[in-house]
Amino acid sequence: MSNTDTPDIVYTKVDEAPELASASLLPIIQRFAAAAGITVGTRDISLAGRIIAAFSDELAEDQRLSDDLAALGELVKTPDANVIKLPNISASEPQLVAAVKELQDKGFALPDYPYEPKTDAEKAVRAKYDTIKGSAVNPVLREGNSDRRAAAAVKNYAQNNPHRMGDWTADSKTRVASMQDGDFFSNEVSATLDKEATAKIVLETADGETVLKEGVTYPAGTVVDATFMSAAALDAFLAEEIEKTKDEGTLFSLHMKATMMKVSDPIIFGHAVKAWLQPVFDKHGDKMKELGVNPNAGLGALLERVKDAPEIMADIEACRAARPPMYMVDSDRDITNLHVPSDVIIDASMPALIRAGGKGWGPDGKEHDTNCVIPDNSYAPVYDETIKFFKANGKLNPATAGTVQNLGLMAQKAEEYGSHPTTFEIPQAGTVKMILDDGTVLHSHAVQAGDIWRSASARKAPIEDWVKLAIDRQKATGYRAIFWLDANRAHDAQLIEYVKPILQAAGVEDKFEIMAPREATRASLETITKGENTIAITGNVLRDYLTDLFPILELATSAKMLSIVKLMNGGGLFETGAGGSAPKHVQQLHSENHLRWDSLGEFCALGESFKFLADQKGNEKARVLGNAVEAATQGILDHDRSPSRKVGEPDNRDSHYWFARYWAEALAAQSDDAELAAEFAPMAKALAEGEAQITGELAAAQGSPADTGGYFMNDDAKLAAVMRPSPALNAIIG
Ligand SMILES: NC(=O)C1=CN([C@@H]2O[C@H](COP(=O)(O)OP(=O)(O)OC[C@H]3O[C@@H](n4cnc5c(N)ncnc54)[C@H](OP(=O)(O)O)[C@@H]3O)[C@@H](O)[C@H]2O)C=CC1
Ligand SMILES: O=C(O)CCC(=O)C(=O)O
Ligand SMILES: [Mg+2]
Repeated sequence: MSNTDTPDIVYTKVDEAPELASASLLPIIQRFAAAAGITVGTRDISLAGRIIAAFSDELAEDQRLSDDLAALGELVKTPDANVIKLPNISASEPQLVAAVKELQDKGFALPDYPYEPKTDAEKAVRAKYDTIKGSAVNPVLREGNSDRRAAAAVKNYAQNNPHRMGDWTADSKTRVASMQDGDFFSNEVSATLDKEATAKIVLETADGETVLKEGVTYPAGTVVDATFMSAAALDAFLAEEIEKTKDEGTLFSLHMKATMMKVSDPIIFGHAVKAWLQPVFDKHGDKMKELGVNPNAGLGALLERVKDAPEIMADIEACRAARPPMYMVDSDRDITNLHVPSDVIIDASMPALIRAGGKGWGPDGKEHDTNCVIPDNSYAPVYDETIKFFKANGKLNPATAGTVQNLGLMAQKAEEYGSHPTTFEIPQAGTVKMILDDGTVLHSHAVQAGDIWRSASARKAPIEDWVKLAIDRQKATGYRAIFWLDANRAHDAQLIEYVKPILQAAGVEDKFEIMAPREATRASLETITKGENTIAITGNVLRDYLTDLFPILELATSAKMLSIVKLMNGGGLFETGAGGSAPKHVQQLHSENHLRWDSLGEFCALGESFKFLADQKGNEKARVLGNAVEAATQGILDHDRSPSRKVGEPDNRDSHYWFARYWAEALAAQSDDAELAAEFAPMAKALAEGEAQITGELAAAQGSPADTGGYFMNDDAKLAAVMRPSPALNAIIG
């Protein structure tokens, strides 16, 4: 569609499983919305779409795409924004390279990804690709703070239908390991700027001064942090943990966020790959470099580079044999934790392991206790404390557990997740200084070559907005409300200076507690174990971690979360679920035509989006549609219409049929809008009468491989054929 007229509701075009699901769900949404004169249009923020948009100038006319992400970035700063945001790929280097390859094979004349750019032209190409890499979408769209919680119906369903949880025993050898010194946590310094400032970041060495970055501007009141991770301390820590894992007889695993922490964490990941194969790097380092090995890209890419060097391969085998067993991503295919930096992402991986009773999958295809290595100690205590809690108290009971809601400081690239332009791998020993335009040296650190230095910041307006949201939410619920802030951590101490006066001015200090992450974890687990509820008011990283951790324990998955971003300029951004884009689900669809993606997150977001439209534009028909979406979502839960995991059982497409049917039935039954009732009564009838035929046609589609015409870029017609296989349903929806 044309990008000049903004639809009433923007539904994002994304990647992988949620994009497959959209091929079935979006036509239903558009059909229902049209009945109320509401337009629902797409904007392409997929990895493939973003690559094509970035290189459009160099592509054939009919291949070009507009920069939808940039347009959405503008839209979310306006009161008109009403965006349903599905999860998209935050690409690691191997994923980006794979997407470029697929597009090249499809005839797009894209430049190869330059691993080691030398010429200016290569550097320019690399710079473009770097802007697409990692978490490049969410920070642009998140012009507001985050409010994530389970809708009451979803929580009730989970309590009435508790999922299976792995048993925790007191003698479990599973534990969390993190650095006790030399990490980001221990080196952090922080200050709040009393006036607007522009900063430069320089590295002073024996050879003179290098400017790492200049022209970084901050409004008055910004909290500016600086910290670094010592490469030497990291290497010593990793080597020691590999040895300890072997002694303890557990699996070695590394958990970080190479996608969102797109500059720092791939480097840390590379250190782990090197530590794992240290004897091989010691012996063959030069030859491996010659072969183009880049440890940051993972063991998978490394093996690809050295596969024709038998002496290196033999030494890798010998090294592996001497190492403890590794936690596996896919033991059948020999994909280890260290193969691809984006395969193990801490927010999803740690909760899954904890839900399983502290077990990870080993190379033998069996579950084992695991050493969970989380190098930086800023947030690792959350997982450490959770594990200790379950060892002492046994697993959580989802039938009786209360809930942990989250309010996260996220707007305007707050905190670590916005730190990429000011993160550097230090080339040479010296002093990094952050110098303001009036000459003040705000922060200074002595560093060694290889250290990872970064500065993160949080602006005043988002901080104030976050505290106000917390006050509103606490008032609305009466729940125990905890700011997860550590008075002994530099950054958190600055935030506490903001939080306390705002609470005081509102006369609500007695309604809030402030606790360091470890203590807050314990308090929250104690609260929900008693069946009571609590609000976790956190910074951006804990927002991300906790909105997977608690839902995965309470509801089995974070896919069912309601995830609202109240944009600071008045618009609404409705994220679907809190989890990822589920690459495993795509594999399953491609191999056996079964899609187990659960669209409950989309249903929840859709209801909110319609209701927001009603409030925003006084559109009462939108309210009727929104209320009916809620009834339909309830229907899906009450009648267990969510997708099953196994081929041959109802899948994502069946759940969409039921969603359409319950939605139409709710519209037909309501009396707020007679026109809508009259319009949807015949559809409700047709959907009910067609049940046997429709579910039969959907079932018949499953069981053999499905071709959607691509992975990163599907063929629209093929995708529609796969995802809309019921002629009877299509005839009703149109
Ligand atoms: N908001 C965003 O844009 C986000 C994007 N991502 C991106 O997603 C990709 C993969 O991330 P990763 O963290 O590994 O997570 P995954 O997408 O692999 O999700 C982890 C697991 O959670 C379950 N799951 C998540 N969502 C659903 C759903 N709607 N229905 C059913 N099950 C669900 C699946 O479990 P099972 O397989 O057992 O069914 C899945 O394997 C990365 O590119 C990452 O950057 C990640 C988080 C958020
Ligand atoms: O942007 C991303 O890469 C992932 C976002 C995420 O995990 C979250 O917000 O929960
Ligand atoms: Mg997350």
